[in-house]
Amino acid sequence: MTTSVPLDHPTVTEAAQPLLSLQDLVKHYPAGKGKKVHSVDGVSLSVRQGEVLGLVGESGCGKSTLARTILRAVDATSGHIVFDGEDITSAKGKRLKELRRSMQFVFQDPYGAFDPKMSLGTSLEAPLRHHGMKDRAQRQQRMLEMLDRVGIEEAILERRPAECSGGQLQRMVIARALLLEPKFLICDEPTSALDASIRAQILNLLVELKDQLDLTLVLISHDLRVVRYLCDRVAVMYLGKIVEVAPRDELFTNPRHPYTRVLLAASLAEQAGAEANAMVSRLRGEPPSPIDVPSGCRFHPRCPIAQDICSTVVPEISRPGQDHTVTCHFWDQVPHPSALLATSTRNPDE
Ligand SMILES: Nc1ncnc2c1ncn2[C@@H]1O[C@H](COP(=O)(O)OP(=O)(O)OP(=O)(O)O)[C@@H](O)[C@H]1O
Repeated sequence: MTTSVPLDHPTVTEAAQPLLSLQDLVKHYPAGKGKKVHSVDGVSLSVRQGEVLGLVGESGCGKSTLARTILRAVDATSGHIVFDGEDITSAKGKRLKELRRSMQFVFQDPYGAFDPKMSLGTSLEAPLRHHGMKDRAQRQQRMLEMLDRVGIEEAILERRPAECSGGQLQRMVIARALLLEPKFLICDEPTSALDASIRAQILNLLVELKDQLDLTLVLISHDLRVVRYLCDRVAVMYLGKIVEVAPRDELFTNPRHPYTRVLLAASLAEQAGAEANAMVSRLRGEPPSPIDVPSGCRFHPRCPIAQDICSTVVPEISRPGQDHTVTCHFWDQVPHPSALLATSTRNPDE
């Protein structure tokens, strides 16, 4: 049975306490001529203490902007960010600096993460200096502890980024993020720039560190296999909005939003070397511009099951299952991802 609830994707009622709560968070950028880019457009979502929350969606749907807004790298246009019980939306000065210890970012591109002219030791030491660790021996000790945790030899501190592999650099990025003992980490495509052979090592390292250090993680990824492997819950984003949130297994076995289903079907097709049918192929077109967002449900121009109401009425939140929320008028009528695959299998040599 569908139960409409007043707020977007309220997950706070479930088991663990939220470490982070977003309430109707908006980030718009000016786009000239009085228009704006609706990069993040009313996101309400919680991240629970100790969980790994996956954030998925096509390129340009607002995942990185959401991350940057949460971490206060950019100011929110409106809405609220509540971290560890405190509204940090407008935190400034000393308080903001303190917050930056607790919330860290692991970047997508380890090759661009460090100053190419500096030794990695100097780069790694910088945040400790910046946050007032005056004693050199203490800084050295903290750096060595972190290198040990990420499985890197001390000698790397003398090297410059160009002398290291992508995997080593990504371990250093993780070490730097953890130096200040954060509670919360956002990892934005942490393995997409790496060779396939070392991706699993980095992902396993993140899981180990999360358990050892009692971290809470948001993992942004295009790769649904990575999300399935690592995450406790998954939030699906489309054109600035969260359209579905569910526990990992529920999302992968019983997705309800047509967008989630088509994303999963496309991923299944890729893995199986199978042809996707017309519905999936339709999604392969570009998403609409976040400047001129479609009326009603934003997904309706690309949705395989859209009806008239979808272009005029914004869908409310429905709860198809415990801890599972979705914004779709017809969430109970969407074909399952496996039904979206054609039966023929592509010749891999084609
Ligand atoms: N500083 C900015 N000024 C104007 N528009 C921006 C700015 N940053 C992001 N955008 C726009 O906001 C939208 C969302 O971008 P964002 O990078 O958050 O998406 P994404 O889902 O992280 O994409 P990707 O997976 O490719 O990193 C895009 O249309 C992007 O062009």
